[in-house]
Amino acid sequence: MKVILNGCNGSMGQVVVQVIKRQEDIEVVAGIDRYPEAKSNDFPVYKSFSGLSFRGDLIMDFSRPEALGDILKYALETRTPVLIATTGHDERAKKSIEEAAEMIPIFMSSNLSLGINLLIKLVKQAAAFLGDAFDIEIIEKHHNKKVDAPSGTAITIARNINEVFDGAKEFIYGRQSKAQKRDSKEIGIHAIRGGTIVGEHTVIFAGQDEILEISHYAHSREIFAIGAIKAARFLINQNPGLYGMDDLVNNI
Ligand SMILES: NC(=O)C1=CN([C@@H]2O[C@H](COP(=O)(O)OP(=O)(O)OC[C@H]3O[C@@H](n4cnc5c(N)ncnc54)[C@H](OP(=O)(O)O)[C@@H]3O)[C@@H](O)[C@H]2O)C=CC1
Ligand SMILES: O=C(O)C1=N[C@H](C(=O)O)C[C@H](O)C1
Repeated sequence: MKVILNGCNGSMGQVVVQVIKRQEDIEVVAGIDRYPEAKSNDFPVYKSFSGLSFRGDLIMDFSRPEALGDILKYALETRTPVLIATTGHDERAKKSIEEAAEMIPIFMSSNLSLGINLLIKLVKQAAAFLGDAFDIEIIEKHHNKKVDAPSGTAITIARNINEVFDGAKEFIYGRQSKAQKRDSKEIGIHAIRGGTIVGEHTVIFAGQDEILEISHYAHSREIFAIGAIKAARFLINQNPGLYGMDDLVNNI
């Protein structure tokens, strides 16, 4: 499988390059990044998709939400499947992804690790079991180079918990501006940034005299790269549509 890697010079991009080198059935044939010369790669790197004179089997994106327009334009023109791992997209961007997925296969996941996807299932079960009697707060911790906050994963976790409550919960991002008591319909979401923390997510269920915490700790970026490769292998065999980790987990 020939991969075009958008954001190839970033922290994740460089780990993906190394992990792909260990695979036999997949290679990076081109990269796109803002500063193509910033890293030494053994494939050509371009400033934009317009520099590409050949096609790949799949576009993998670990970059910034601002890149989305160019990615979808190229992907739709060339009918290339896209794996979107970048986080921080707004609602408009998500709509354009849904529209593009009517024409090409797109896989989107804010967290490609296996553990977080089990955590999501566990916290939904906990939320259904504990109901409104327990307050729910999510804390995420990441490295000091992360641009978006809160993490895409924290938002995904909150949305999944909210499904259990039929959308009745309200997301509260930090509490500085809220000089009032906590309402039971809130899900608090809090972001910590520091050092080289790869990625940690904890969901706290705080009840009367008891607390349940469910946590996931990413100890390396390789877990995301491995997930991306599994998702890529899955995606290239799909019809147009929007796919996510649930589709992948059901296929392995
Ligand atoms: N889904 C998942 O499992 C995971 C998702 N992520 C997400 O992946 C994204 C990248 O993370 P990370 O590698 O740590 O971030 P980095 O900032 O280290 O890397 C991003 C790279 O993309 C480049 N870039 C910026 N804008 C564009 C653009 N328009 N087109 C092409 N490249 C661009 C950056 O260049 P420059 O530095 O010059 O701006 C940089 O080289 C984030 O959104 C992060 O949340 C991360 C880990 C796992
Ligand atoms: O930026 C990161 O590093 C990560 N971003 C993703 C997110 O925003 O959820 C996933 C992972 O936690 C690492």
